[in-house]
Amino acid sequence: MAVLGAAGRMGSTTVRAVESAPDLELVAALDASDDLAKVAAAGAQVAVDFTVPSVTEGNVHALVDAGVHAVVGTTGWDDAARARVRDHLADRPDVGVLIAPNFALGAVLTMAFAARAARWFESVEIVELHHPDKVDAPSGTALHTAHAVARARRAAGVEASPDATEQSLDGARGALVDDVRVHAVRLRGLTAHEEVLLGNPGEQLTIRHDSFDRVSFMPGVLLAVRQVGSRPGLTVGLEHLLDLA
Ligand SMILES: NC(=O)C1=CN([C@@H]2O[C@H](COP(=O)(O)OP(=O)(O)OC[C@H]3O[C@@H](n4cnc5c(N)ncnc54)[C@H](OP(=O)(O)O)[C@@H]3O)[C@@H](O)[C@H]2O)C=CC1
Ligand SMILES: O=C(O)C1=N[C@H](C(=O)O)C[C@H](O)C1
Repeated sequence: MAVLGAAGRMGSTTVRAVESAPDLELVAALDASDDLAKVAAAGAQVAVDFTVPSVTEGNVHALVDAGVHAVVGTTGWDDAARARVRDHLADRPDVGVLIAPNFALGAVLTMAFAARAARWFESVEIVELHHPDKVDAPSGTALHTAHAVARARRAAGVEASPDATEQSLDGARGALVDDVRVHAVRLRGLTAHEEVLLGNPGEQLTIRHDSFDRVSFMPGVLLAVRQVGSRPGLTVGLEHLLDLA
């Protein structure tokens, strides 16, 4: 297998995890200066992408063309980009692409629990907290969570969270994602954290997940690497591999 973004925080952690896995062999580790053709030339069957939002879609299209299955952790994907990959995969029905905004088991469970709880509360807001070297905001996980929560509330006929605020300063109430407020904190010392706050008269439920170390993502990454070849087409979210969708 191959790792794209191998010199980065997630890429280097993935390289170590693959090297420790007896059933996997790392044949290519690419950084920003490397030609993507190295992946197929090295005989990789699966490539993991932990690069940057500006290049990840192009990488996936090139991998699909080369017949290499892709496991993508890089964030920055929107509906249009995912649709382009889905269209492209129609020409390569043998290839699997899995895009997951978060590979940590606890984060995937947080999203599933939040979606399950969302219909029972009047108010819901999301706070994501990350290290300050992160280039995107809000996090891919917070976007995925907001959409899952909003879908669950719509399906149950629940109204948007009440909010009488007249904002005197732009951004004071965070970003509105699919009717759900999302707030992004960037703080030295943090790794990756998310809180889903659910409120009713007289009570609050907080669902919180903390990744203290990037090793937290590795069991999910390795699970995806092992399964992506038997899941042709596009899969979005690790929940589909964990029976949580
Ligand atoms: N799904 C999940 O569970 C997780 C997802 N992420 C996401 O993963 C992504 C990477 O995060 P992180 O590792 O912290 O970021 P880093 O900035 O540490 O790593 C990104 C790496 O990609 C390299 N790179 C840039 N362009 C290319 C290219 N064309 N080909 C190969 N490598 C390239 C960068 O090189 P250079 O610095 O030289 O430009 C850098 O080494 C982010 O989108 C983040 O949100 C992070 C954690 C968990
Ligand atoms: O950049 C990060 O660090 C992380 N990115 C992902 C995201 O944007 O959701 C996953 C995790 O939160 C760590």
